[in-house]
Amino acid sequence: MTSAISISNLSKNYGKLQVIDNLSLEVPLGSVCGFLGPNGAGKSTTIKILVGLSNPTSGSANINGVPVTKTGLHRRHLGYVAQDPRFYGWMTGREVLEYAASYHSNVPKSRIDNLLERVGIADAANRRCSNYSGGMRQRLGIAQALVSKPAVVILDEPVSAMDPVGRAEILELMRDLRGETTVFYSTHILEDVERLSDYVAILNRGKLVKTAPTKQLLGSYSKGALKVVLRGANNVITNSLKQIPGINNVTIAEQHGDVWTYNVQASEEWVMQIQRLITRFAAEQNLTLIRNEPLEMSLEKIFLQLIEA
Ligand SMILES: Nc1ncnc2c1ncn2[C@@H]1O[C@H](COP(=O)(O)OP(=O)(O)OP(=O)(O)O)[C@@H](O)[C@H]1O
Repeated sequence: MTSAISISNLSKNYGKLQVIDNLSLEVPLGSVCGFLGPNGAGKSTTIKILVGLSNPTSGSANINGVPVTKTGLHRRHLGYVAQDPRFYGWMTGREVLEYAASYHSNVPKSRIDNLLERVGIADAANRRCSNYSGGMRQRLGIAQALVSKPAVVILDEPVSAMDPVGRAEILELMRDLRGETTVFYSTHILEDVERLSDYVAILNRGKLVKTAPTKQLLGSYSKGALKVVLRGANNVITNSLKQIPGINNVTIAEQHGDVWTYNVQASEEWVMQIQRLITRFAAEQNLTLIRNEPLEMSLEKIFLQLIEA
């Protein structure tokens, strides 16, 4: 088995409205997978089906090889954090975790201490969680999801209630979980996905528009753009660079003394040849070629292209 989450031809209708449309998706074991899509794309609906809070109209899904069913057997393999997690307000954070642990065998007390520390709420562990802020509830939710050391953790917009510091801490925690569990999370913050996720899955109007390893997706959209950094450059060199056959456009991205960074645009099919010509050009002009590589597009730009297509 190589998939932690396997979704097959999943559809969901609310009356006449089809919100998930024949979705199939494999989330590789051990990966951190960002689940993206504009508002209303169907991310939360998919997540609710995966955790057993909603039934699909048709199709199926497996978590860690166990079919998602009403009986909820798959939940043994699953930790889940809702978009705005809520707890019994009269319980302290520690009691919430102890209560969650009581549903599983052999959760040592040290694990609860460790989780409280790990999500950054150890200081508030003995306070009633009715007094917790949205960000603190989110952290407690993550700790609760991890109590049973699940094979898969699903988080619905885990950093939406966080301030920038808290967001960075939670991202660090999610990064830390790599190798320990599979993380599948929905978000609108594409910059985080770009930094954190090995995989992305993009949903639009209930349909999967793209799933790929993040690096592969970013690499595949360079579309003939190159980043070239030359030491010893000047305006004359810039003009000569523009004359290289096959180069359509050259813009100066940065300039520090005689180290100039260029964005070079060529036809996609000529990129490798252009890279070779630039290497030769630098040698002929006695320049130091510091960089000569495809310019990756940001995930945000790729996302917008895919969604608007
Ligand atoms: N219980 C429901 N009854 C009817 N329609 C619903 C219900 N729940 C969700 N929807 C609709 O399903 C669609 C998908 O909603 P969903 O919450 O899954 O999107 P999302 O991608 O999570 O959006 P967001 O990023 O805004 O959280 C929306 O059109 C929403 O209005």
